[in-house]
Amino acid sequence: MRKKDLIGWSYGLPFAALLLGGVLALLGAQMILVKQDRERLDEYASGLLDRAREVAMVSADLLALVQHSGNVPCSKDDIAELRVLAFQSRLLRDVGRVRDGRIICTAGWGDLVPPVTLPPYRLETARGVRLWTSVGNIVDPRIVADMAGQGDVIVFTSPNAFELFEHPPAGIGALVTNSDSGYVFQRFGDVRHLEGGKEQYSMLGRSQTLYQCSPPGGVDVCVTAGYHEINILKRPLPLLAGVAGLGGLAGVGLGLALASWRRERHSLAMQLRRALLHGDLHIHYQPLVCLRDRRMVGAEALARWEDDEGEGVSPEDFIPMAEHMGLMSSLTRQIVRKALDGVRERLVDDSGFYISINLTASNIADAEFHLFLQKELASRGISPCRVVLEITERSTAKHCHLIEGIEALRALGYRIYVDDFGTGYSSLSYLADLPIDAIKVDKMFTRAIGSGSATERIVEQICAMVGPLGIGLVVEGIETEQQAAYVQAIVPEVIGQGWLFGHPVAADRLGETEVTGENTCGTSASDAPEGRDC
Ligand SMILES: Nc1nc2c(ncn2[C@@H]2O[C@@H]3COP(=O)(O)O[C@H]4[C@@H](O)[C@H](n5cnc6c(=O)[nH]c(N)nc65)O[C@@H]4COP(=O)(O)O[C@H]3[C@H]2O)c(=O)[nH]1
Repeated sequence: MRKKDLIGWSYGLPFAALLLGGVLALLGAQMILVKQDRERLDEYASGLLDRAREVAMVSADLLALVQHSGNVPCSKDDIAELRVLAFQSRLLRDVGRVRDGRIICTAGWGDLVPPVTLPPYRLETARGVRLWTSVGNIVDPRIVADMAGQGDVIVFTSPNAFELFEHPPAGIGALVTNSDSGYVFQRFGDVRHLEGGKEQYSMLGRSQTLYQCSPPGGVDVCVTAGYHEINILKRPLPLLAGVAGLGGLAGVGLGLALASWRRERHSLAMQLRRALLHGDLHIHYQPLVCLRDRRMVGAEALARWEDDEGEGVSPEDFIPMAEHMGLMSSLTRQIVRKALDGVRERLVDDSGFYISINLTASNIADAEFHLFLQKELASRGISPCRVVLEITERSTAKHCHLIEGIEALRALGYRIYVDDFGTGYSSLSYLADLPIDAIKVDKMFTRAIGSGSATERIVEQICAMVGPLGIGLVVEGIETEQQAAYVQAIVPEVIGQGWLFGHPVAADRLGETEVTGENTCGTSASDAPEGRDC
């Protein structure tokens, strides 16, 4: 991701998050509101259904009881019995006797003279119970009654039976019906929006309907109850502002956290960590050429890495970064494995071709790393004599700690070269102390060849020094024939590395730069230190 895009993200995201947070908070509040109202609706409807079932069951029981009482209808004993039963009932107000479609007596009114003519019933249930709803002018014009009759008995529902449900919570309406014909026994609140028997629910929905029936086999009652206006936007403005504001703030917080997470995720350091984890580093190989016969005697393994955008990052940048992040051990191990794999075939043939791998001072001093190297080489059948380990002069500043490591590695057959020679401050002193096999002259000196400068004279001195010290010489950064001829004139068996012989390339392109012939240079696999088994 480009820097500009990241900045866009960093600033744009919190603003978007502010808006989104506000909207989401309102949506969340609407969902909470719907859920709360749904719970309230459920509670109301369940209570109402229980009460309707109770009324129906009590009525059915009383109708059966009176029919089988054995009393002579409206006799003194019968009316006394009816009074006791009516008195004991919480949900029924009166019970009476019917003959020829007329009420002839009730517990409350005694003998009715003349008898009260019943209007046609509204519904007859499967069990033969006849039902009347809201019948006016029964005995007295002020009375409106719900009644149920069976045989010659009739019961009057108490006007208080549904008292608790007469004033439902604001917005709720309910119908008590039977299940098949939708016959309405009772109505509560505003029922205009209720379509009998249709359940309707959604998390954000503005109207909700709930439909519940009594279990099959018993009395047949159902309740349809619903809300028709659940809308957060109709709540008081300060509440809305508070909810949206809090949501917006939470959104901004989240947005900032996300932006910083993205920045972090896209930072080069994070990308490098991920690349190491996924094994995304790869190797390019640069030919090491014997200047005398221009034969490629080996190659230096150079780490390559492309960031998330596919742009190559220089090892001069990511190697110090990995060092700083404490990742060098895992980076070097990954490089070693890949470097060996890439040119394994050349390393096991009998050409003497060697691979030169860059290490850190801590790798050299680490006995576990030595074991790792041994294991990796053994598993590929590669001899340590075919591996050169380069340490930079800068890292050799702590050379007192390195001597042991270098000696151990050399004893195993590896050759140790000092890289970037001449760029550090202690070059000459450690040259005497460290048991190394060769030095690699840094390209800044090579560049000075032909300039007649003081630096050019230093190159001459460095080249002249290796003979008496008995160590090999590799010269980096050779770009011209003039530079090649200059160093070869001083050290005939010098090894050269540079664009003149080939750029660093992938393993499969390394052969393109190869020059065949006898190796007539000193620093080759066959030139291992004395006493070593190569
Ligand atoms: N101008 C010029 N440059 C040339 C020429 N020939 C080669 N070079 C460049 O010089 C560098 C030589 O590698 P180095 O001295 O080991 O210097 C290396 C080495 O110190 C470090 N490095 C690279 N790979 C690794 C690795 O796997 N591990 C460690 N620890 N360091 C590595 O990064 C440094 C830079 O590597 P690169 O960017 O690949 O740069 C390479 C190479 O591409 C030339 O003719 N002219």
